[in-house]
Amino acid sequence: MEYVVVGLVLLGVLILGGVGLLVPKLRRRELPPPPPGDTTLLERPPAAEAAPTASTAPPLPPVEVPLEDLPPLVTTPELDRPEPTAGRLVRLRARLSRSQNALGRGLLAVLSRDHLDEDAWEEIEDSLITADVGIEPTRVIVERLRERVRVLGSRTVTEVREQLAEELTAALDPGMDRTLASTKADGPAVILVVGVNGAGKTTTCGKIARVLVADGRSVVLGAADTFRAAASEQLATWGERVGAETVRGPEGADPASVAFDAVKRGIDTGVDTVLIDTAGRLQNKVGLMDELGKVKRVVEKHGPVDETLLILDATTGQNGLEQARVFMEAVNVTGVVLTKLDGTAKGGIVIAVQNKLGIPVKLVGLGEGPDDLAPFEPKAFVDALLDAGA
Ligand SMILES: Nc1nc2c(ncn2[C@@H]2O[C@H](COP(=O)(O)OP(=O)(O)OP(=O)(O)O)[C@@H](O)[C@H]2O)c(=O)[nH]1
Repeated sequence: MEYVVVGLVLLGVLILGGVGLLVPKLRRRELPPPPPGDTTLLERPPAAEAAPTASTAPPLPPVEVPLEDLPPLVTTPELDRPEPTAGRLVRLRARLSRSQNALGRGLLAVLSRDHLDEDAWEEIEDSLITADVGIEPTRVIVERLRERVRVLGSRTVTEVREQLAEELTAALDPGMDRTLASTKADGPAVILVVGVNGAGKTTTCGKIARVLVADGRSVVLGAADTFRAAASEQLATWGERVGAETVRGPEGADPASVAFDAVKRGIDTGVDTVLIDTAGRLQNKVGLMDELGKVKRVVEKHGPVDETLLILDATTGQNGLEQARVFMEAVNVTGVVLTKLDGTAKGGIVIAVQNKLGIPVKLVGLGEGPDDLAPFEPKAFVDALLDAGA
């Protein structure tokens, strides 16, 4: 009996020992593989040559490091390097065609018909009006296209599509000067940014600062939207990322005085451009006009404003045109920035804006990313507009 008990105890010990040996193996196998690109395992020295650990290594003698060789206690944050601006519209084209392809596909379907009869021309007209091209520009575009198709006897989809693209591009007046007045010989160029709240003014100011920095300009930002406390904070953050100083005033400060100080700072520091963000309350048209007029007058004590950019939200469609008029009465708008074109299937608004206001669209916003603002190029834009999204 004693033998049996001893035998059982030994058997138990053997089983437990076996499990003990097995479990670590199983656990090791359960370890997840290293993430791709993780080379730490490869870099680890083989066991035999492993570096001595703190507990086994002899104490190292103290090393004297000259003070100037030590890293600075306060490190300057690394600045963003904004994307180059050349060809941005082409790079962002997918954003545009994604939202426009309803127009592209619709037109392609009509143009593919064997014969462009009266109904077909009406459908083309409807497609353009639905895309917010505007009634008058659509009428002119379709009339000219019909004439060309008749005279040239165009037959294939490709031919007619190309001619339509040419007409749409012509409606965007490709000869217009779309350069930003961002430098001048005697001191910084001053750019005033205006528009209703929510149109994307502050964001666009930040993006424009990046466009300018990408093109080698130095910038001071003026946070003259003192109405919304977070706006100046937001602008300063955009500035910090590209090393542009932001001049701010206390909440509720006189916007004109902040704008004045910003231009003064720009002159004192010798930057190329001063970019001024303003508030845009449209609830009170007279108040807004007075305020913007005053900002402009006060800034002009330093010299003329070189560019006044109106920020319009493309998703507001034809309503945006009404807003635009109010601003045009208050200040001399010299260029339009159409934001949120990535969020609308009505990209034709660009044509309507230029046609109605007679002011060039200079930049277009195609997303919320910091570099999603592109210099506007009529031909590349029309190509994207007509992209069938294939
Ligand atoms: N999708 C998209 N969103 C944009 C674009 N431009 C701006 N936005 C967004 O629009 C919103 C409003 O932008 P803001 O810059 O705060 O607008 P604002 O005109 O300065 O507004 P106020 O300071 O209140 O006057 C933000 O969420 C932006 O990210 C764009 O091109 N595309």
